[in-house]
Amino acid sequence: MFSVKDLRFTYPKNDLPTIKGISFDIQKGEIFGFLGPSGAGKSTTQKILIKLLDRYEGAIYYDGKSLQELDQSFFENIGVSFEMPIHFSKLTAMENIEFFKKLYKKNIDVESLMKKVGLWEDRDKLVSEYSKGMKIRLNFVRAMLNDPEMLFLDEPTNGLDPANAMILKNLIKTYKQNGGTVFITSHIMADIDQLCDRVAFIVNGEIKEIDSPRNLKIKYGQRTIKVEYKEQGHTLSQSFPMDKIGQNEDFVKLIQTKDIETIHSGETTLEEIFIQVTGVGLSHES
Ligand SMILES: Nc1ncnc2c1ncn2[C@@H]1O[C@H](COP(=O)(O)OP(=O)(O)OP(=O)(O)O)[C@@H](O)[C@H]1O
Repeated sequence: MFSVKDLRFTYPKNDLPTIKGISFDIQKGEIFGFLGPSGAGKSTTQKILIKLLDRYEGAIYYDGKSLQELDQSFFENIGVSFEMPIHFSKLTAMENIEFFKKLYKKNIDVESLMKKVGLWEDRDKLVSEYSKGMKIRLNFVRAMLNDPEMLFLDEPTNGLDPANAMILKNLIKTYKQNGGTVFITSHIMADIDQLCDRVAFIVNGEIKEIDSPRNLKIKYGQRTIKVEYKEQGHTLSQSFPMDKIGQNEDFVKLIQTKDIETIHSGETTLEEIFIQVTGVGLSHES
């Protein structure tokens, strides 16, 4: 869907580049996560991909065509949801939707989506009366209005309660199952883990890793097996190397003779990988 080759970008007023030669592909039908610490260049890259910023160096192809040569029809094909929802607060949710719908040739079934995100009952309320979570959900509906073939989502679940975050994640998964492609940024690693087929880690304008969450967990995890067992009323644990585990006599003896409570492989989390790859802890802003 997207092919980005050696992308470089410097903001006009800056001396140093913000994006320093990054390359990646986004396959049609995949959910691609773009992760990195604050200021790494995620939003800048996203703005370039949605043609808000030009004057970049390198090459970007969308569906085989150079991004620079695409005309306004490109915007018919994409949906964008920025982190800070922008709506007309003196209009109702439905009036907002009617306004934005008119910008596109193609439209989705708004009633169905508004029901799915739990806003249908409140559709005639002024947006100024909406909670932060309601505005975020309305923002997602807006991004979907033109039935886009590709979605750009910036922190889509930030500020949502767990139930609404789950609804949104399920909608994103359904969108993918129906053939949609997603570029997503988030600081919530559990959401990224649940949603993304592949993730890229960007640090200081450079990509440090690109792979599936599963492969990254194998790469960065320890190849160990940890066994917890009960002995004389206490829980004890022992770790073994995963390689040739079946031939490890100590391991075999332990599981044959002890009262086993848990057995876990030494898998790491995406959060730990983020810290390891970027060298920066995750900030959990609101
Ligand atoms: N309009 C601008 N003019 C000059 N520099 C900018 C501009 N916008 C962003 N930058 C700089 O570019 C760098 C990357 O910013 P960007 O917003 O892409 O980071 P980010 O990874 O999206 O961060 P966050 O997670 O905080 O949203 C930062 O150093 C930022 O200060």
